[in-house]
Amino acid sequence: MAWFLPFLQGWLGHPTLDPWSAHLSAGGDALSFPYGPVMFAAYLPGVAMGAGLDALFGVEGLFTHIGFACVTLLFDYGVLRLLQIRFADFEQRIIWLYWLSPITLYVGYWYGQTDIVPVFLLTACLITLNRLRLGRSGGWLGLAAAAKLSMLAAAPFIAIYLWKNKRLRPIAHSFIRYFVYAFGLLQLPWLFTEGTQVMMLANREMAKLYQMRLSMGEGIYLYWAPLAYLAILYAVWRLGRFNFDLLAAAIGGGFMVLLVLTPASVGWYYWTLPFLVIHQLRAGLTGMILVGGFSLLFLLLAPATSPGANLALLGWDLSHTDVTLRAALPERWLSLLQTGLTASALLLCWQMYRVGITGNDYFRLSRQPLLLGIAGDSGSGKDSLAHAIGGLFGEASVVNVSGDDYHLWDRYAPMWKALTHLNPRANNLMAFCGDVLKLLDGQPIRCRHYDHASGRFTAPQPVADNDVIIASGLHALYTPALRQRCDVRIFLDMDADLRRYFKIRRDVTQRGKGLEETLADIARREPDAAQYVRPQMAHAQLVFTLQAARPEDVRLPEQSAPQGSGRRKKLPLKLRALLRDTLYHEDLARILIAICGLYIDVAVVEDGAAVEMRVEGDVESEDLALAAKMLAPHMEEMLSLWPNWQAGMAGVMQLIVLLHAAQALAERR
Ligand SMILES: Nc1ncnc2c1ncn2[C@@H]1O[C@H](COP(=O)(O)OP(=O)(O)O)[C@@H](O)[C@H]1O
Ligand SMILES: O=C(COP(=O)(O)O)[C@H](O)[C@H](O)COP(=O)(O)O
Repeated sequence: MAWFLPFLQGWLGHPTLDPWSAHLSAGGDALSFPYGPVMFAAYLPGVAMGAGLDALFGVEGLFTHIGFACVTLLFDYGVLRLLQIRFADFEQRIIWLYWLSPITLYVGYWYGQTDIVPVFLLTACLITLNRLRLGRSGGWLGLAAAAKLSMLAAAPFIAIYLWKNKRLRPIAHSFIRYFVYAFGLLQLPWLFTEGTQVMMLANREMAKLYQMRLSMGEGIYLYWAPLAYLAILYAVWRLGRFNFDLLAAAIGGGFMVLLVLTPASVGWYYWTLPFLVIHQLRAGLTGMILVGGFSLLFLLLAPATSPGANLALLGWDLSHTDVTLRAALPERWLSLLQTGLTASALLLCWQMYRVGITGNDYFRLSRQPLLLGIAGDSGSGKDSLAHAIGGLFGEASVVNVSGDDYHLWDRYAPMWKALTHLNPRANNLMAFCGDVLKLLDGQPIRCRHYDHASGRFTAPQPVADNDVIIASGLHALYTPALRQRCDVRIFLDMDADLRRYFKIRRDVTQRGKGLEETLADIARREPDAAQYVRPQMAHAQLVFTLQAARPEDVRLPEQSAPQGSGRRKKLPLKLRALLRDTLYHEDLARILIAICGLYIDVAVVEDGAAVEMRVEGDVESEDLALAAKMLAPHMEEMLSLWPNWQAGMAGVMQLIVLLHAAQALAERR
């Protein structure tokens, strides 16, 4: 504070548009205020009011100091509230972890550092980013950088987050636009003035980044802090898609590395505070113990490495305690304290990596896409379910590989007289399996497409891997090599009458087939369905059996198959879901009843190895979206910005698949 007040008071005495250059011209110290216009604007009102009260009451500096401290307290409270809003379940705990943190108290009130202002602005940036307010978030980052340039250290991490997050990439422009507006308008006018160049860009704080170095000979050095920072950035880039928790862990880790590899000013420790709070909320007691040790070592070392407060009120000038303590303490103590502090910071970095990153579902997803396998007979709803799941995750994040594209021949080949499509020998299952596994391993493939409208194949097209891979088809769970890699294995065992109803309606209206031809097709394929398709049911974790709520709706007199013309009547459906290896079925049943208003009957089957859930009733898509938020809140960030929840039993199947995917990700190691 002793540095900053003269700068602000000097401006009050001689207002100017360029306080920094004016300060230097008046012979002021270049270290007085190495901050940007936003920091200046943040503290000026408090100091100005304090100066006015000093003059009014004829005291020297009393209210000015109080005014300065009140601004710190205001922004400090702001950080507290932002953290409490984001982590509403931990409001009380955050008071202890943040507001009563030794680092907060020492840096903000004893040492009088001003970093709380840019830290508040950066925290606001991250919270609004998490709430998908990208424009506001960009503006907050611009303000943070215009308060203290070093906040730009967070910008590359945010840029990677926006780029890697396919659901945010299309709207990232609003973040960039408002960042440029805020930083450009507030910092650029001063960025090239002599004052800014000397006081902000060339100040000794920046030089600290280069103090830890390794000589490469001939006056060339390897700088550890920039090297480690770039290494973390690269590691984050390699993460693939990552969510807010990973972003917070990455930025926190980046800041911690700068602390560890530089003789950091005490103000820099402030930057890590919000991230240390988030880490402690996630890591629990072990995180609190580590952060407690880190804070204690900081508290033991800081008074000997940084000047204390000048408590003019009490006539205590402790601004030289560091000199006194250095002289009193054996030199090795300070180095041992520094070593301990660095060691605790490295341990924290490791724990933040382990808890915040490797323990994160997103991290597991980024190492390997989510693979869903959907098998079932023709017309059982595979494409419909695949499309519905794609609507949840967002088409930009999903790649669908259809078994139909691996038929050996097109519709007009004579071979179909000898084999049906359901016979594995009529399909290139090795290529189907190989291509899916290539995508799973992050390799692109080239794949042709079977056009059911024309009955012909298109030319092969490149297909890239993605966050979610859906392998659907008559034989999706047929090959062990493929089904063993599936995170979720689904079999659609639609009720025969309903399937016949849907298949006739589809093939007649969309595939140009005749009624008789379709009926003959169904009959002809039955032996192969029994031999090659239905046995896959045993390998599925989820078996969905859709049935007509009113069987009479689908008992067609053959001559009156559903026609394509006119409105499709909406068939009331009910669902039987066989759930194997599930941990969520009790919560699911409870929510489907309480939130979705469905009739649920649950029975344990297969000698206790599975649960059969019967679902009846109507449910709106909004209720299913709410149910997903309640049952798998952490999956929300994996979904599209506007997940397309379907109503009815299709939406219930979406929900169950999502829950099983969440369970599968959590079980990944
Ligand atoms: N959950 C569902 N609710 C209503 N209609 C469905 C549902 N699933 C499938 N259908 C209908 O059944 C027909 C066949 O579905 P489709 O997804 O093409 O099956 P597959 O891909 O297994 O051959 C389609 O006309 C589709 O509209
Ligand atoms: O049965 C299937 C699988 O498709 P689905 O599971 O989607 O019914 C064959 O692909 C079609 O019958 C052949 O195509 P087409 O009949 O168009 O020639």
